[in-house]
Amino acid sequence: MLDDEGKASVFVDRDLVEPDTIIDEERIVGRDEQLESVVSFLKPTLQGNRPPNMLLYGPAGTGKSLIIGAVTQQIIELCQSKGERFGVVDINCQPINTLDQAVFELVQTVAKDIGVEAGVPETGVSTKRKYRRLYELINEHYDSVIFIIDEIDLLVGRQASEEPAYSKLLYQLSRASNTNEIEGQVSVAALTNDPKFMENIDGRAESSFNPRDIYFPDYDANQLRQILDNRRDAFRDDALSDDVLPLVSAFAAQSHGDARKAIDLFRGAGDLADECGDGEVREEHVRESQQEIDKDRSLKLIEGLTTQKKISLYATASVANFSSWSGSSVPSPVGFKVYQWVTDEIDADQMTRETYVKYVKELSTYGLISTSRKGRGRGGGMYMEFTFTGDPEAMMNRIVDDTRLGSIADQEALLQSVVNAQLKEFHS
Ligand SMILES: Nc1ncnc2c1ncn2[C@@H]1O[C@H](COP(=O)(O)OP(=O)(O)OP(=O)(O)O)[C@@H](O)[C@H]1O
Repeated sequence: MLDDEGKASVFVDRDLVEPDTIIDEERIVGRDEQLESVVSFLKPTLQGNRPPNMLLYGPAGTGKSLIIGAVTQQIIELCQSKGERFGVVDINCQPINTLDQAVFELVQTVAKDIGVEAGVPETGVSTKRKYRRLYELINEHYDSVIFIIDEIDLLVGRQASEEPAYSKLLYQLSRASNTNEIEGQVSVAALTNDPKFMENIDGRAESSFNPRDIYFPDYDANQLRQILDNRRDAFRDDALSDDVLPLVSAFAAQSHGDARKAIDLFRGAGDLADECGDGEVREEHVRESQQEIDKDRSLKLIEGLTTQKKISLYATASVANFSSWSGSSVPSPVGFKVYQWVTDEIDADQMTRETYVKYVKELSTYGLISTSRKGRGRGGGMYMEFTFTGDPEAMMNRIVDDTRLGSIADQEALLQSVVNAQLKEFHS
């Protein structure tokens, strides 16, 4: 196996360590009980009966998608051999905000599976019409269907006061066969990390969804090691040095038994070995890859912050990034002045200095920065000093990607001079 430049890759089957690949049953570790439950719940489909709805819950990376995916795949094949059409309609709610978008996503997923046009536009028509199109496609092309709604708890909808969007969706889908909107058998499987998910469901949705629960616990270090061991044939026979597998499982066990993290790290270490043209995966590749993953995680956290927190972080990071003073620590009075300048420039609300400091201090709980209290000398009072643990420029770039701070990024030279003027004033 050669890469783009003709060098030998450490991988022979990289797909095996891709997170979304549905692996064969013999590679699945420690999930016998869950497999058995899902199989027994879905068996009625094969006899033309209605299977129950299901709630698969447990921490991230514990095999929920894998198990439901593996079983439904088998059912598709068994149905095909009998000339029946079993539809698996699988969506992930993470990027979806509203009920309307979720229904559109379901339409698109079905249309893609059967190879036709969605037949409704994304905007400009009612959610009801999208439901109608969904049912129409399903009735035309499938004899029975399962909806798999991953990360269901994230489908909250826009208005906090209303019934959550996930509750409405579960209500509609789980009663679609009772109301004859879908002619064949329908089952809904909701996947969530939240053990209290059912507590927030509306009463009528709860009674029509009424799921059978399947719990997915964390993996221990041995299971993680076995999961990786079962995929070592993703790599060339001689491409893994002995310490790699134990080290990857040890790192993953520290991340609360998440198999996805273990597999990501395994693949990441291999990619790094390939990038370096090393021909073998070694301990240093694992360690470096783990550092990259940690860095990515903190950047992801930033995406979830409110606009005001992003502006506070952006102003603070710009001081650390553009400072021509020795060290890159940020005195809070300077950070606040720059924050005021930025809010003026983009015409955003301006918080008080206390709120600004509170927001930035909060970021230390995510490990993005560290804080310490400093004195300004006799009679000068106290202030906070912020120090970044990661690269402040990478944080700035991540923030401008998705907020209106973009216009500030075009004025980098000006921002730089504001930062240094404020630092000069502070230090004088
Ligand atoms: N028991 C297992 N044996 C082998 N591989 C596993 C096992 N459990 C999970 N994996 C692998 O770990 C990765 C994550 O698993 P999966 O997506 O099923 O987790 P999940 O519980 O659905 O997570 P999330 O809640 O984050 O969606 C996948 O690549 C999957 O193949």
